[in-house]
Amino acid sequence: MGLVELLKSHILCHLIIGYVFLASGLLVNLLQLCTLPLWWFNKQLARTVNCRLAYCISSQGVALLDWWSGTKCTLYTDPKDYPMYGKENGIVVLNHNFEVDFLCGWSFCERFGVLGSSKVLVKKELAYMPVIGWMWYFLEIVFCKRKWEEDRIAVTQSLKKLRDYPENFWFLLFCEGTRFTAQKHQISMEVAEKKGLPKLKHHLLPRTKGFWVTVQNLRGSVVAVYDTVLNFRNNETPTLLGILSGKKYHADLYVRRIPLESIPEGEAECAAWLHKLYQEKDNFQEEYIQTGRYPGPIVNSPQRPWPLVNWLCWSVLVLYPLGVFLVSLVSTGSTLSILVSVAFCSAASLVFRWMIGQTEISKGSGYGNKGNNNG
Ligand SMILES: CCCCC/C=C\C/C=C\CCCCCCCC(=O)SCCNC(=O)CCNC(=O)[C@H](O)C(C)(C)COP(=O)(O)OP(=O)(O)OC[C@H]1O[C@@H](n2cnc3c(N)ncnc32)[C@H](O)[C@@H]1OP(=O)(O)O
Ligand SMILES: CCCCCCCCCCCCCCCCCC(=O)OC[C@@H](O)COP(=O)(O)O
Repeated sequence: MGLVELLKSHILCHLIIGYVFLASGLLVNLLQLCTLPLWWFNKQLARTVNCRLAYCISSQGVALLDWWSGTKCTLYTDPKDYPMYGKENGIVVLNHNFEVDFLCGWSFCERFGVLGSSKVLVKKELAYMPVIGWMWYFLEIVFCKRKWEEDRIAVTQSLKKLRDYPENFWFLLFCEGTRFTAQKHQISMEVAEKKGLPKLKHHLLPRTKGFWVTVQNLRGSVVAVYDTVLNFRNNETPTLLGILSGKKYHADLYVRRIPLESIPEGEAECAAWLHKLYQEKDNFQEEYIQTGRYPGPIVNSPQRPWPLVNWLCWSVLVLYPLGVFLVSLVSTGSTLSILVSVAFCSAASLVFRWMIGQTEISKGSGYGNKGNNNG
């Protein structure tokens, strides 16, 4: 292991990265709170400002993936569709198999200039997470409880608000509703069998209601569905801790653009369409496993330097006062203030570790497990 690799895997580096993320993130959350009065006077301006502020947070994740760990993301898509990416609103349907799929998603959003504005149908539990969850509140992210009786009205209302959104956005849907595990796969295939649907080898059975309600409510403002399949080379299953330790991975993403007008309007027809889409996704996945490629050519989608610039700027801004504070603490601080500071840093480290834990499949919810559909 070289010196740089050793440094990247050192806990001190992780603590510094965690401190920059939490301190800058909470500062951005505070700035977002300050935009509240603006919503009354100029809602569209408030939304634009919040997109820029959110970029300051989520692009740190991209910097971590692209620049710190050096992970490469290769895009397979039709070159004819490529110019449309980022220039129109799209619904992204992505397979939910990896702990860092959201980071790869963010990385592609960044390349196409829609990182600050991008949306997702996300479980309500994540709304309470400091920094990211609080940021999402100001981005008008759509939260769901994964209980259709309760979600139907709330999700519809949130989606309707996005119709006049001033920035182009991608709306991410993990239609499986939870991360892939062998047990959840077995159970969802039992459901597929009962419903007379063909089995899927690599995906959980998709939940169709969220997709249908999203398509119906965003018709007119969203132009296309982007069917996307993500995989990592060499059968790797990357983790956020691995990326934090500087481990380099190689992601391959397949994107297929499907015009929204080709999707049926009725609920049953739309559900059948989604089930067919997942069978096709399963075939693309199988092709990737067999050949190491997706259909179609590789298109160059270059990284931009802005996540790194943003990260460096925030690092200087929050590390300088920390340095000054530590020097004064050591030179003049009492034992009590040193102890209080150590306790505070330990608590912040635990919060950061807890946030990382949210990405870990082993700590995932019981949703989709037998007898615990909404667990
Ligand atoms: C590459 C480009 C990327 C771009 C990225 C863009 C943006 C990035 C932005 C942010 C990144 C951050 C990412 C954060 C990730 C976090 C994401 C999540 O939180 S995923 C969880 C939340 N999302 C979803 O659940 C979406 C899918 N779910 C639905 O659509 C659901 O229908 C619902 C609307 C949530 C309602 O939930 P409910 O449980 O009530 O579902 P259903 O009503 O559908 O369930 C009953 C239905 O399902 C059948 N059933 C029962 N058991 C199963 C099973 N195990 N598997 C499948 N189906 C099952 C049951 O028979 C019922 O069927 P029917 O509908 O026919 O009656
Ligand atoms: C330098 C910058 C550092 C950035 C590091 C960021 C550290 C903390 C990041 C935490 C961000 C978490 C936000 C996304 C969480 C993704 C978790 C997820 O994918 O949710 C799972 C749900 O789909 C379903 O849940 P389960 O039913 O599977 O349970």
